[in-house]
Amino acid sequence: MKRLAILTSGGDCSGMNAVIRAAARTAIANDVEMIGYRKGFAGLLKNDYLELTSRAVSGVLQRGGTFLQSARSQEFRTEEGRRKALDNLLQEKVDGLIVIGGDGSLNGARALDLLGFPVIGIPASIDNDIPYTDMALGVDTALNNIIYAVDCIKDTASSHDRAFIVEVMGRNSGYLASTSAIATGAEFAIVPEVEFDLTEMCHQLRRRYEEGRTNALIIMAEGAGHAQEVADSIKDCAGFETRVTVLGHYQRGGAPTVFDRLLGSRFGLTAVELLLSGTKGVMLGLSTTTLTTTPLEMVVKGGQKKLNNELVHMADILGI
Ligand SMILES: Nc1ncnc2c1ncn2[C@@H]1O[C@H](COP(=O)(O)OP(=O)(O)O)[C@@H](O)[C@H]1O
Ligand SMILES: O=P(O)(O)OC[C@H]1O[C@](O)(COP(=O)(O)O)[C@@H](O)[C@@H]1O
Ligand SMILES: [Mg+2]
Repeated sequence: MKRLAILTSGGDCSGMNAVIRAAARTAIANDVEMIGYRKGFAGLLKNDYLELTSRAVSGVLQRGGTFLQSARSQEFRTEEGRRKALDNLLQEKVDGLIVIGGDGSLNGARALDLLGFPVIGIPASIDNDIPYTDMALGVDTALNNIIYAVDCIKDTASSHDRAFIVEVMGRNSGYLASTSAIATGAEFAIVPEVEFDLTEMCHQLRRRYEEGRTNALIIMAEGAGHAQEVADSIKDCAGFETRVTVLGHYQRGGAPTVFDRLLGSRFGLTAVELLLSGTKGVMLGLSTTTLTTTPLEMVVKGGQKKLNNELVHMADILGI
């Protein structure tokens, strides 16, 4: 192999730059050229790329987001688009591609794999909903961002008789909401995977209020409903004054944590070594402390990773 390529696709997350940097430097160490497509599959379709020299990837490790930028491409979802992408790769004499992204991007990687092109996928999504990896890239940084914000909110909550509803990301996934609820000592976590009873929650809040507890913290995943509606119901039935804070895209940015810098570097280095050794069509993953490979075919058929039972059990025991 003489020339490899890398791209970041779908929702960005912290740690993507660490992957790009480690992959480029591993390629260079093996006398292989590395190029980076801008804006994911959209850049691949436009043949928009830059040479990733050692210098081009210096100073990016500590930066959140992705310096190659990310995008969502409708054209790549079409068969014609994917053929064009393959033609561009072959025309530029690219021998292998690393795709960093969420569930959608890994489906895109699998589509190129089905066309016979050597691809390695790297799971990157703050939602931590990608199967066959304990942790996706960016999750740890997002969780740290959330607990920092929630700790600040708890300070002001404790100065008033208020219930705070903090909405965190997760269109279909309650991982961030349930994990951050445990880590911040919240009263409730509302997640898309588990049905919740608003009336029962209001009763419990009212009871706690009467017992002398003057504030409450509820963490809600964005996909589990409307935070303002929950706040209005609490105000009406539990009598608490309520405030809503939507953390939004703040959660996805910022300097990656040590965990994400190391995981990203390991993913980047290993992806290149795998391609150079002839492995293709797999997604890298993390199982406890060990890197694993799973065929992309299994990953895309695996569906959304389920919420960990231990996490749900712990939330129950701790009164969340
Ligand atoms: N089933 C699919 N087949 C081919 N390409 C796909 C498929 N699903 C997603 N993609 C490509 O991956 C891009 C990113 O996917 P998306 O779901 O938006 O983000 P994420 O990777 O963060 O989940 C899409 O814009 C599209 O170009
Ligand atoms: O960047 P956008 O389009 O606002 O996407 C927001 C979504 O992206 C995420 O941060 C990550 O989801 P994906 O990994 O599927 O991209 C979700 O939690 C959130 O709902
Ligand atoms: Mg997705």
